[in-house]
Amino acid sequence: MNYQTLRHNCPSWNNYIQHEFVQQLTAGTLAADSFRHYLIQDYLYLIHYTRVMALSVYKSDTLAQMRVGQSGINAMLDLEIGMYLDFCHQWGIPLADVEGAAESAVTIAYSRYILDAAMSGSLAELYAAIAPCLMGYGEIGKRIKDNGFITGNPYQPWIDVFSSDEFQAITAQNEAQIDLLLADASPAQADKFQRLFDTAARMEVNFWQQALDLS
Ligand SMILES: Cc1ncc(C[n+]2csc(CCO)c2C)c(N)n1
Repeated sequence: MNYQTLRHNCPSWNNYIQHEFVQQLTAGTLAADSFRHYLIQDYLYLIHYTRVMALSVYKSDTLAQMRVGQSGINAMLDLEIGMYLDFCHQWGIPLADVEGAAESAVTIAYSRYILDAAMSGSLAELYAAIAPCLMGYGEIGKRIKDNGFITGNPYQPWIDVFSSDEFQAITAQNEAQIDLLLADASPAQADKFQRLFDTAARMEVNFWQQALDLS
């Protein structure tokens, strides 16, 4: 089993990567309130994602695996979450509103799903569950870049992050890490990995959709 197999067999992958939210963001036509809704919910999601990274250290068998988790935690706490707070500021959302926002049902479902996979499963299961999250945004950024940026897109700063060479390099490292962990899966384990991956990808679709629906 490897990442490309998971991705290839996932029924909702294209809907995740090419979701209407992503298309409107790429075209610069996305409603500002949808983007704000996304930013707030993603900030809340990323806090739980950081907890999953912490569990990845706990579930590690080797120091090398622990260090991957450690650098994931550092990236979240030192960069990613701050970046989302900066975006919120730029889009006129007061900090108190971000921090005090209620988690939506979709955010709760997705974040607690990956937390449960992290708590109850192996390190490989944990990575299968977060692989759509880890890998999908890199693919989205690459697609947007390959198709050519439009001028004057208010969402370009977000697109720049995920289409950057740095982020593409991180995505490639993540794929190698996932492939190492999934390599020796039995058929039963491979089924479990695919189920975790497919569910998480389905939740990513719901995550975009909730921003369009403001739900
Ligand atoms: C719902 C949702 N899914 C995926 C990501 C992307 N993402 C979250 S953490 C992480 C790893 C650190 O770079 C990445 C790529 C997101 N922000 N929100």
